[in-house]
Amino acid sequence: MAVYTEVADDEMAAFVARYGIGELLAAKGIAEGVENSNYLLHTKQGVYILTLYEKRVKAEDLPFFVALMQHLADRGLNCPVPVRDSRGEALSRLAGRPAAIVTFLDGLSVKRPSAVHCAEVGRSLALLHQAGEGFGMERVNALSVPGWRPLAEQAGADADKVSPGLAKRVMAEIERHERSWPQGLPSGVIHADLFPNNVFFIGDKLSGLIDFYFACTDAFAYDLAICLNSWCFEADASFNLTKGQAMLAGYESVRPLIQAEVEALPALCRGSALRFLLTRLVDWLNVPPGALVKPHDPLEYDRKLAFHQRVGDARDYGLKR
Ligand SMILES: Nc1ncnc2c1ncn2[C@@H]1O[C@H](COP(=O)(O)OP(=O)(O)O)[C@@H](O)[C@H]1O
Ligand SMILES: N[C@@H](CCOP(=O)(O)O)C(=O)O
Repeated sequence: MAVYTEVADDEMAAFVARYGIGELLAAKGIAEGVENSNYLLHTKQGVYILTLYEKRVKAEDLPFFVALMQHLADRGLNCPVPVRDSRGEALSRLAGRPAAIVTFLDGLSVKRPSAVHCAEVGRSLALLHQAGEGFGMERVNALSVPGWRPLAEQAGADADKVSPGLAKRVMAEIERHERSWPQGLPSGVIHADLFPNNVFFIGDKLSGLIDFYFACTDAFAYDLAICLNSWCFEADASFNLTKGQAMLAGYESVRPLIQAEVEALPALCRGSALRFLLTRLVDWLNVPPGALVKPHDPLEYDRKLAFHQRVGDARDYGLKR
């Protein structure tokens, strides 16, 4: 359960009262998530999500996230919309943390995605990339190549306690990407964390996208690589080509990839596996005492990385050209 910051009942009620969303009836810590503290709010007017932003979210980035959700929602994407308080502000502070209330989205995330789900995600990812056009703000991806070495250094030799030889394996990967990371690809707003837990479905139809707190300005194909990693592998770390095909076809039904993106896909998949291996590794080694959180397994991404190391070209992910 990801609740790092507890909020006293009277403090919570006074906070919610400023938003004109009706009297607070109940506030429950949410069991999912690892990054921020999330509460489900029931008020006399409806259901909302309260987020208290924790360690990895920098306060100066919050205006970007809030404006982005509003921009995407205004363009028809079903994502949370920030609720404004009586002064018109979406961002505030609660229990010593930056905080915001956003609208609640209906739908369920899938634990075992099918090829149909993968196709839906591919299509929605491309729609998100298109909807981001014209967004006036930029945010550098803090978790792209320059951010990886500091994470590896933070883990240090303790990485080998998680898996023998991991520290050396990780450093070799970082050096490879520092030398030859794909440049000049089509870029814009990317979600950068569109894992199954951040996508809602009603039946087989994708109904909404949440958790824009890693969103940034980066290569669209890198976002696709993140999704191939998080949606198209089986529990035994084998890549499911049918799911890969479905995701890529779904994406290209909206936004066809250019040749440079096709050629870059293996490096982007390999790099994005490393990125999640690194953040998971650091989190695994640094669970805050008393925090109600279950850290994700870093070795899941070590196994995915091993697959990418054997890949020849984008056809190995299911691209049919
Ligand atoms: N706008 C929303 N509508 C419905 N449920 C939400 C919304 N935002 C978050 N949640 C719920 O809270 C959980 C954690 O949210 P998430 O943003 O993924 O947390 P974190 O960024 O801390 O990992 C989600 O899995 C979902 O169940
Ligand atoms: N998706 C990341 C962790 C971030 O968690 P989220 O709940 O904010 O999506 C991972 O799986 O490592």
